[in-house]
Amino acid sequence: MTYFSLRKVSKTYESQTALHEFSLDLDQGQMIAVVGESGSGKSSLLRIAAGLMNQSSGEVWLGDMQVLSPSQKLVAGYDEIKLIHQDYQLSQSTTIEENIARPLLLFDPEYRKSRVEKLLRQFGLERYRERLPRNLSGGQQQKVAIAQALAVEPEVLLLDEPFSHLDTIQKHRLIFELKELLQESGTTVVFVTHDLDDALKLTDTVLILQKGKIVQKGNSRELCLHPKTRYVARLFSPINLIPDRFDSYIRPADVRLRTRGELLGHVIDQRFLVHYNSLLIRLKNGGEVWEVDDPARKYQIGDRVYLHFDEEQVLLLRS
Ligand SMILES: Nc1ncnc2c1ncn2[C@@H]1O[C@H](COP(=O)(O)OP(=O)(O)OP(=O)(O)O)[C@@H](O)[C@H]1O
Repeated sequence: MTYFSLRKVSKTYESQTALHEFSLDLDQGQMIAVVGESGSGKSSLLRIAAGLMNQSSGEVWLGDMQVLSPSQKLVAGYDEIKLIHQDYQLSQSTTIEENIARPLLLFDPEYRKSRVEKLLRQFGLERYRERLPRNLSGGQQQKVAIAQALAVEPEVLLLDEPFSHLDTIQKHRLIFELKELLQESGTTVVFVTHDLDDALKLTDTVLILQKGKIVQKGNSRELCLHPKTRYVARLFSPINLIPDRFDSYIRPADVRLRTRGELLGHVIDQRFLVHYNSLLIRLKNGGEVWEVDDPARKYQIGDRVYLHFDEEQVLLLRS
């Protein structure tokens, strides 16, 4: 049963359309990632979903409660719906423990204490409880911000690229820990990011946003095998334009390298990666540069190679 829904939500800034009739239905406890490049409307979407920004049209619902926009409500926002940004706003003059307890000041002190203890434990922050935020790493501070948002046990958590300040290892660890915690608490989550890899670490349900419109929705397999646009295809790997053919592309892993053939090129660069070497090959006719995987690590800069591919691997992408 649909629990959190956005119904034909649009947002226009002056003459610029940031979101166009965006609709989304989530079940309770469901997690979805919205992937889009910079300017595709992700932040506008989350601010409207949290009741923190006026939409131009459309509605947001949580169960049978309509989420009102700031122009319809005296105090904008809801305890049930929490938004976390990359710029965490922790109070720098109070301890980690006090920061997490801040949203609970009006709650029963016994409950407050037990809730804060639980969050400190769940996020592995117990030994930092007396420290000030500036004495923690970026990843630890982001954990505190998330723990603070979860203190009031929101029904819906909206994550706006909250991990982008962290290094890759820290980020993936935090996403993994958070996923477990959120699954356990049955929180409904919308995670917006420009990074498909981050998105897939949290959930396999992904929605692709381009210029304020949903261009595709699916799991990683569907999106990878049947991308609808060049942008969706490029989220998984580079794509190479096939010369003299219209809108036809091939992925680096789907190209085979031989010493004979028709499509000739020269290796101009080589990179060592975990499972293969990644080559840059300049095609002889037209000068197009292809990125190609070399799993046998056989080719060197300067080598002449012929490129082959199967017709069924060719992606036809018009936009
Ligand atoms: N206050 C504003 N006034 C005018 N235009 C705005 C305003 N806020 C956002 N926009 C425009 O609306 C579009 C969507 O912006 P939004 O911030 O929602 O995208 P985003 O996907 O979150 O981008 P980023 O990943 O760079 O934060 C962009 O083209 C942006 O320039």
